[in-house]
Amino acid sequence: MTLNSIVANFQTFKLVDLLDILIIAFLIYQLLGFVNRTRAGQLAKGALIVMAVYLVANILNMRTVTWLLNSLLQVGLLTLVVLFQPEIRRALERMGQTDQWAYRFFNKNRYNDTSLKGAWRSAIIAICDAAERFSETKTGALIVLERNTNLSEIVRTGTPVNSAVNLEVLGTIFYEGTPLHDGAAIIENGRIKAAGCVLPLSNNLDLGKDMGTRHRACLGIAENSDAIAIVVSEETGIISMAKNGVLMRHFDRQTLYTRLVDEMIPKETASEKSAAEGWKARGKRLLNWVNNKEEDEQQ
Ligand SMILES: Nc1ncnc2c1ncn2[C@@H]1O[C@H](COP(=O)(O)OP(=O)(O)OP(=O)(O)O)[C@@H](O)[C@H]1O
Repeated sequence: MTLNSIVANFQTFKLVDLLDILIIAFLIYQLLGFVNRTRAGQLAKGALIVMAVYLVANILNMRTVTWLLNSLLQVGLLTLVVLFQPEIRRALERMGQTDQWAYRFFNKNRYNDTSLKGAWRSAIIAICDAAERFSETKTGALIVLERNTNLSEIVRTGTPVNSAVNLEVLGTIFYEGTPLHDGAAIIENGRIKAAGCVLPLSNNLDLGKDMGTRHRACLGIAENSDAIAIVVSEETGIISMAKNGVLMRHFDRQTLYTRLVDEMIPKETASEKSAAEGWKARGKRLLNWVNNKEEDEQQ
């Protein structure tokens, strides 16, 4: 492409071309966000790897691999649509909800949102208090703390709650005999979003025989998302936590608190810290200047 043809292309560039580019950029942004957030995203990443292998095999003229992947890719698109059907349906549904659009644009990393620090801190205190109480009274409980993976599919399986997290509400939810005590409570942005939710069960064969479906559900959600899940055993009162497909056991109130704060409340980065300190120093200097000025005027 010569310089002249590039200049010629720019000369014919119209407003509608800009709109064209913006729409494609928006679609790619949404697609990347979708791949990043949802459980189906893991599958999409796998599909991308298969496509990359196919391209390399094609370039290197590897006939058997190319033939095999060719046959796979022919049905691949249809398979992806079938596999992602619930996600695609929900994504289309959400496109009609303008508040969700704004949310996506301004909240790239929801659990990392520093403005939610306070909400998460009080939620964690309440969760730890409740876990200790449940452990003492041998009350079964399952609590999921949402991070970046969107758990709205799971939330839909339960009953909406939308309440602040406190000991009383958690105690009521998991009180045996209430309709919501079966299933999991989902905490989103430091608030209880829903209760009585059904989680995917883990197939992990290493899970001890003493652990039944509550613990499998706890591990299952941690295998299928980046959420943190806490389970209190009705039989033994043991408090466990699952993260990234690993179940850790024997927490007490303090160790649970330390771990949850570590996982859920983002630490200030050095630049954020220095920026905050910079503003503090500037504020102090301004205050000193005002005080000095007042003293000068009085003299
Ligand atoms: N898929 C699921 N999602 C959420 N909760 C579930 C799911 N499956 C089971 N549960 C919860 O687990 C309870 C059954 O627990 P079960 O005794 O089988 O498990 P457990 O791991 O041995 O727990 P515990 O030690 O508390 O007895 C159900 O009453 C329900 O509340």
